Amino acid sequence: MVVNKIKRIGILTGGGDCPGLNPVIRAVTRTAILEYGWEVVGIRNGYKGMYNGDFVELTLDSISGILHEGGTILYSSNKDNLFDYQVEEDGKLVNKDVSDVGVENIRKMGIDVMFIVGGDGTLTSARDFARKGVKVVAIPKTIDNDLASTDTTFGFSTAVDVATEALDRLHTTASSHHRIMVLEVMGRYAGWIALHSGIAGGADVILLPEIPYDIRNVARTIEERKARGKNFSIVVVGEGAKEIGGDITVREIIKDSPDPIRLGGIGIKVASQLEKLCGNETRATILGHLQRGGSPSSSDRILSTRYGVEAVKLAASGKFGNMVTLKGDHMSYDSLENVIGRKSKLVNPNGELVEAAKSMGIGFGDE
Ligand SMILES: Nc1ncnc2c1ncn2[C@@H]1O[C@H](COP(=O)(O)OP(=O)(O)OP(=O)(O)O)[C@@H](O)[C@H]1O
Ligand SMILES: O=P(O)(O)OC[C@H]1O[C@](O)(CO)[C@@H](O)[C@@H]1O
Ligand SMILES: [Mg+2]
Repeated sequence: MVVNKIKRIGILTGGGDCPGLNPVIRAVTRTAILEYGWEVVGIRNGYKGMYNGDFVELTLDSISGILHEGGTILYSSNKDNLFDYQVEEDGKLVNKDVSDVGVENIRKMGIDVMFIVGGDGTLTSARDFARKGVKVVAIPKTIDNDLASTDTTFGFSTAVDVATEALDRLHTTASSHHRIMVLEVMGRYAGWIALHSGIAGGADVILLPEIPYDIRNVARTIEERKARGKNFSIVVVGEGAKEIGGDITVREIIKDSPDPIRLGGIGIKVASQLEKLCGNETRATILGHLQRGGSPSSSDRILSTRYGVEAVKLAASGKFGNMVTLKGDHMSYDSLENVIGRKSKLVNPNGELVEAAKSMGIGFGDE
């Protein structure tokens, strides 16, 4: 019944891009057209395009060949919050709620349901549009894997693969020069990428935002390796890691971003401390946006396809105001109110994966 009421859907991607966005756009578009006969409109540049009316018709032809492509054909933005948007009034820049303009633009385009793909920020706006009566279905994305309500977000597996390959490469050069190599990875306040890549890449020490460290403990782990004849070490640092009693390392503040703090620099700090304490030459590598660019892994292509198909089915059954989720191996959904109301999903310092790593002799700098 509900299905018949939907003729046209819109889709936008918001926040930092991540591998898997194009497969999601493809899955939503194909399922909407092939299974339900709906028309699909892409909204470009996240919420900015909703405000400017930057729309593009998506067809089977126009989304062909994007499954393996990184980035998003619809572009993205981590600014442009329409509920607090900078506009010029009487020659002055002022912040205003212009969300009604966005709602009116999608109404004029005949869009019945909005598919919104993003992280916590994008989905906060998605919830706010749902509160205004827009029919919304949300799809979670972030390499950080920190969104509550869902087990895994797409983009995460690719980021872990990239970080793991970086660790493999750092291993050989570390060994040749008897050096300590420090790799700083992304993740904001969550250590998922650091923990997973650290285990997959055979790191000797993993420093996570969730487990504050003492640099002397890190140095001791490295010295113990030396005593066993291993005169090189690999340390993975999540960008949000901090010393016991210390603060996160902020690289810059981006004033017009709703989430203005950009982390970075902790890897260099840890490397210089370890050089002094251990005496080995030490180098730091900041992996940065390499983790976000490029082709999605096969598992991310599958996950984003599942999310996209499920999101369309959710809309077809009239379940608006929800985000599709992965629970175990099952696709499900949770209300945007719940998702946004919850705290970020962080690594459990006493969880099975951290304990397993510790059993393998990996140091976390806490003991
Ligand atoms: N508190 C908020 N309320 C309403 N909308 C927001 C809020 N924070 C962010 N947004 C909107 O969401 C967009 C993206 O936000 P953000 O940069 O946090 O990315 P994200 O979707 O959380 O993804 P990620 O953090 O993984 O990059 C912003 O451009 C803005 O339009
Ligand atoms: O794209 P920007 O503004 O450099 O943001 C980088 C941040 O976004 C993320 O890539 C995704 O949230 C984080 O891992 C990182 O801290
Ligand atoms: Mg965010």
